[in-house]
Amino acid sequence: MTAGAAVIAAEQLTYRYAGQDEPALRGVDLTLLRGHAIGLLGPNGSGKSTLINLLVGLRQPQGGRIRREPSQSVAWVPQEYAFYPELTCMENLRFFAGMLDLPGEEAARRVESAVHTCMLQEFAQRRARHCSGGVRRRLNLGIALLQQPAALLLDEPTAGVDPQSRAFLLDRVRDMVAAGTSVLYATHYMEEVSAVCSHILLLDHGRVLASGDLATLLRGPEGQAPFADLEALFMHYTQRRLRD
Ligand SMILES: Nc1ncnc2c1ncn2[C@@H]1O[C@H](COP(=O)(O)OP(=O)(O)OP(=O)(O)O)[C@@H](O)[C@H]1O
Repeated sequence: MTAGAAVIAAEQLTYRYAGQDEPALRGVDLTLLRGHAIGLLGPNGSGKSTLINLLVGLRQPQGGRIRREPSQSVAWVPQEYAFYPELTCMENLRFFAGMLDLPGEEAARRVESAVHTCMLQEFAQRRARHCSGGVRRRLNLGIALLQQPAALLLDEPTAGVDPQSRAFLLDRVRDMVAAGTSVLYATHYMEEVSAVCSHILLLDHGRVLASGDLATLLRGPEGQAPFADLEALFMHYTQRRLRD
């Protein structure tokens, strides 16, 4: 695949949950290019998780379409912990590597690489349920990395972690972007988007309010002063703070 090609392209996605009057997504477009990192920002309930669920195929769009480059694997780091709490970190990694149907040596190499990248050496033999929030988040990421994905979709990957683990996770995601992995990064934290993402997609009430290159968007609409920061940009488009 050439640089700049779309790993995932979604057009006009719509989705309404059964029993809900309001749609969760109303015509969302998204193009994730190779090596780009898009920060997916929006207030609570704006549709971020629904969008990710559609992109990973957990739910089917009711309108619009999603195109994925078939040769490119897409991994998902869900908001919830996605491992067996009664297994150790190492057992979880070996189990999920085993599911990838790789030759044994390659599976073992990927497990080692995930342990190393997510700094799980010290916790390898500890049951996941006995690990701290930060270590569990690192394990969640490590399991996704076993796929050596071309694209990584992260849903609030730093929720409930200590500051060191948060900084560590951000550094790892930055390394992956630098190495050419495409990233979609849903979060409530503006500073994480500023640290990791070149682009943003701003959602509210299931609609895209702004999307594109972050530096360009920060310059503000023509004829107006630039936004002081991402928070000011967010307030301009949503008329509210991220945590309202
Ligand atoms: N399983 C579900 N059944 C019914 N409605 C749902 C379901 N999941 C989400 N919704 C509704 O769909 C809308 C979008 O929710 P979604 O979880 O995608 O938003 P979000 O931006 O990820 O929110 P948060 O930041 O709180 O995680 C909300 O109004 C939510 O109440």
